Amino acid sequence: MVKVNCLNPISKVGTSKFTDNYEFTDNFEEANAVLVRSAAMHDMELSDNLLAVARAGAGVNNIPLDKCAEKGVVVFNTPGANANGVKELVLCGMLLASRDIIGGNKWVENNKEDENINKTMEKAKKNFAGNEIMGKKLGVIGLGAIGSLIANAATELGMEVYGYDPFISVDGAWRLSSEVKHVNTREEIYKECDFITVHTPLLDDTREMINKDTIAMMKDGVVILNFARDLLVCDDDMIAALESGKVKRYVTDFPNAKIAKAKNVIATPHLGASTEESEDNCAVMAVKELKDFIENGNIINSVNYPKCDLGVCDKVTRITICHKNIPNMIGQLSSAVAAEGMNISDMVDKSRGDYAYTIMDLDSKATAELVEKIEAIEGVIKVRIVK
Ligand SMILES: NC(=O)C1=CN([C@@H]2O[C@H](COP(=O)(O)OP(=O)(O)OC[C@H]3O[C@@H](n4cnc5c(N)ncnc54)[C@H](O)[C@@H]3O)[C@@H](O)[C@H]2O)C=CC1
Ligand SMILES: O=C(O)CCC(=O)C(=O)O
Repeated sequence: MVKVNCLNPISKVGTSKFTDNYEFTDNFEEANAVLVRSAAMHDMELSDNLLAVARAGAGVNNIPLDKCAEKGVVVFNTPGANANGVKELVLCGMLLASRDIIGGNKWVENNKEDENINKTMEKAKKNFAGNEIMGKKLGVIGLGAIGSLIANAATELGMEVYGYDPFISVDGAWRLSSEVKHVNTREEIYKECDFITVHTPLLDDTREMINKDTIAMMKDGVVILNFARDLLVCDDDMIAALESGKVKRYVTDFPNAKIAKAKNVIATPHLGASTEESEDNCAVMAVKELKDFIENGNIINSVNYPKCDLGVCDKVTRITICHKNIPNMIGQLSSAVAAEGMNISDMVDKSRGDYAYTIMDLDSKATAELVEKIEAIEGVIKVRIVK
């Protein structure tokens, strides 16, 4: 029985796809597979039972990727599965920042007992007037699943869109509307745009990319949207820019104690992916990835091990090996199999950074001796008999 632990509530549309060979446990220590959304895993002890973690979502900064790789724990995410949910909230954020919809709505709430509200509102409404987004320049930093959807949608709304992503994937580039102006530096976006939205992962390179120096390059009255991660923006510098009016509005899905109190902030409590559709999509994809890994040893959409897929095993045995990406590993693995008098009928070995992964199909049943021999090879992290 494969034990699955959910560190956050996960949509039943996904979890119902586990078959009778799987059972849920509340005990993280005994779990073979973990499903997680935003729960912080950095301080959690990883037990030897753990084979895989699936993040039902995109961002993986809550998961210790290297610590997992070092223990042979494969971490997955669900690329694109919640992108439309975030896109819609970002478009909403742009509209909320352009016109004082929130102020107007509060006014109606405060005046709801006024019998003549339909008349008094005609005088009050001038306080909530704003601008249209059509014709304005939008800069999108990060043109992945979310950024590219926003860029394309904004062109449809009549915005002039600038996109920046030095690592854009081939698929990402194909997805992008030809209306989006591709720029080669963030500075071009900072200098040119009326709205700037960030959609990169939180990495060393992107941490606090919005700070006093980059804000200084921007137009007066710029609107900044952050539906990616809190630490992409320097809070103190943002608060100063909001105070001075340099930044007209900061729309963020990641308020903290400082930002929630700041002037001209429009904040939501990390709601980007909180739609039924996104939650279902992420859960279904995460469960599919976990099942394919547990049942076939295949790795699709991992963020700490390479993509490695040998389909469904139709041979006698399949074993998988998580190992360090060092010389002569394949030679040593095949020698260990040959020394047991066994034949490899199919094999794939892929690497990613410091780690690598091998799937081997054998014509005869894997033995405990074979597993021991492979485990004894320097650089081997985890050996698993899948079938
Ligand atoms: N508010 C919410 O609920 C959600 C927030 N997110 C956040 O949004 C981020 C992006 O999500 P997706 O678009 O699905 O991820 P993605 O992986 O499809 O796209 C990220 C893009 O950022 C680009 N990138 C990386 N470093 C960059 C840099 N230095 N400058 C410019 N571009 C860079 C990559 O090349 C990639 O195209 C996630 O990492 C996560 O932090 C994601 C989903 C929901
Ligand atoms: O699961 C969630 O609600 C958070 C989504 C998110 O931030 C992500 O996918 O990166």
